[in-house]
Amino acid sequence: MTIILRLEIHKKEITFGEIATVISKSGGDMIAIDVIKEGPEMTVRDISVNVNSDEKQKMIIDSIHNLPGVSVKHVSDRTFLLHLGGKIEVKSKTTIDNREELSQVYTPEVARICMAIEENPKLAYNLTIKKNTVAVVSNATAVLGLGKISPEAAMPVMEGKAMLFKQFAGVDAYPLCLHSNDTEEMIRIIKALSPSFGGINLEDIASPQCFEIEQRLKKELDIPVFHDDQHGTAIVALAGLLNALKVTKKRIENCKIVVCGIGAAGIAITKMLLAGGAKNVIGVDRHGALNRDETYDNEMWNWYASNTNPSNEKGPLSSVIKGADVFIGVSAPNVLKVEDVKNMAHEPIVFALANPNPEISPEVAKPYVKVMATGRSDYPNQVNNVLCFPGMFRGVLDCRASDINEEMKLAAAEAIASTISEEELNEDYIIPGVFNDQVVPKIREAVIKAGYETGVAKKKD
Ligand SMILES: NC(=O)C1=CN([C@@H]2O[C@H](COP(=O)(O)OP(=O)(O)OC[C@H]3O[C@@H](n4cnc5c(N)ncnc54)[C@H](O)[C@@H]3O)[C@@H](O)[C@H]2O)C=CC1
Ligand SMILES: CC(=O)C(=O)O
Ligand SMILES: [Mg+2]
Repeated sequence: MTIILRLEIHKKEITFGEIATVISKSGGDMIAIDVIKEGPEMTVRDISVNVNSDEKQKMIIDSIHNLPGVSVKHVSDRTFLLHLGGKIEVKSKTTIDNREELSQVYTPEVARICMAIEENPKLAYNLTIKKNTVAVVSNATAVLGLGKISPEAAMPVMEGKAMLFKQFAGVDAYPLCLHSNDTEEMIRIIKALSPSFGGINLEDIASPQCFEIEQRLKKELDIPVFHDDQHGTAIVALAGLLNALKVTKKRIENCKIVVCGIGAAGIAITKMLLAGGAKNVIGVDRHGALNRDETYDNEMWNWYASNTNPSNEKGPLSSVIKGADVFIGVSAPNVLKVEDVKNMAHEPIVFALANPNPEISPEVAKPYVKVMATGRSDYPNQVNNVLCFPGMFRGVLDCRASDINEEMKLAAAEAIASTISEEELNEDYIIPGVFNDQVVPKIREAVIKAGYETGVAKKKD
C-alpha cells in the first residue's frame, strides 16, 4: 500500500536526507515527494511511501516522531484518498439550457415518451437507460474473502465493479447493497427493481442462499441474471485451466482435480469443469472431501457428492490432494500447505483464488508447481471474474438476451482462452490480462453467437 506522510520540517534542525534515511531503514520505499509549502526556516512536504504492512507503516511513523525538528501533520493512504466521495457518479448526456429543453427532458413533453412506452413496453430499450444498464446487487454476506459485512461496508466493492463495467465494456452499472438476509425479500426487491435494468449481476451473496435467489430470478425475470461469484469465476477458471493444461500437455478428462471451498464459486467451477469434460473432480470443504457416504444439510452438497468424486475418496485436503494434477481453491487463506503441493502429481497446476489472500502464496508454491495462478493483480496469471463480467454483459445487452445459459458460459470461457496464441502461451501467461483489449470484444462476440444459436437473444436487426 502507499501512504502519504505530510511532514513539517524545520530546516535548521534536520535535513531531508536524514528523514529519508530513517524512512528507508524502517522498511519504507519512497516513491514521490511533493512540496506543499516552502519558507526560509520551514518546509512542508508530502512524501509518498510504499509499505508492505501495517507494522512497517507504524514503524516509519514512530521513527519520524523520534527525530528532532520534524513533525507528522497527517498520514493518508492513497487507496483511501481514491475512495473519497465514492468512485462513481451519474452524468447527463445533454445539458438543459433553456425552458424548451426543460420541458422536453421533463414535464410536460416527457409524458409523450412515457405513453409511447406504456403502449409498447419494448420501447423501454430504446427510450430509457435500460438497454445499457445493469444492477450490481449484493446483500454483503460473502464479500471477497471478508465474509459477512454490513451493506454499507460492501459498497466500495460494488462501486469498483461498476467502474470496471464502465471502463472495460461501456456498461452503466449501479451498485445496490441491500439490507436483507431474507431470500424471499431479496427476490421480491430485485424483481421490483428490475424494470429499470437490462440485466442483474448478483454479487457476494453467500451460499447456499445465492443459488435459490439466482435460480428463482432466472425463472421469474425476462432479463439475464448472473451471479458473478459463481459463473464469472467459473468461466475464467475454466479458461485458465484450458490453457494451463496445454502448457502441461495434460487432458482434462485424465486429470484429478481438487476443488477447495464448495460455496458459490466452488460449485459453479465444478459444474463448468464437468461441462468441459473433467471426469475426476473432488470437492473439499472445512470437514474434508464431499463423499457419497455422508448426507449434508446443504442440498447442493448432496448433489455435489453424487456427481463428483468417482472413487468416493474421503478425508482432509492433505489426504485427497495426493496425486492431484490440479488444485483450485476458492476457500480461505493458507489452506494449502507446501507439503500438499509436493504430494501432487508431476507438473501440478495450482489456482489459489481466494481473495484477498490466496490458499497458498505464490512465493511458497511456485518452486513445486508448473502453473500457478491467483485472483490477484500483483502476480502473473490473474484468474479473476473481472475478466468475464464486462464482456458477458456487453454481449447479453447488445443481443438483448433474456438469459445467460450454459452454452454462452462455455463460449465465453473458450473466447477468453483463445486470446492467448500458441506462441504466447507459457506457464506465466495462461490467461490474458485485464487490460488486454481483445478480451471484451471476443467474449461479446462469442456470447452473442451462442445467444442466437440457443434462442435466448431477442434483438432482431
Ligand atoms: N478470483 C476470483 O475471481 C474470485 C475469488 N473468490 C474468492 O473465493 C472465496 C470464496 O468465495 P465464495 O464462493 O463467493 O464464498 P462462499 O462463502 O460461497 O464459499 C466459501 C466456501 O469455502 C469454505 N471454506 C472456508 N474455509 C475453508 C477451509 N479452511 N477449508 C475448506 N473450505 C473452506 C466455506 O465453508 C464455503 O463453503 C473468497 O475468498 C472469494 O474472495 C470468489 C469469487 C471470485
Ligand atoms: C473477485 C470477486 O468477485 C470476489 O473475490 O468476490
Ligand atoms: Mg465477488
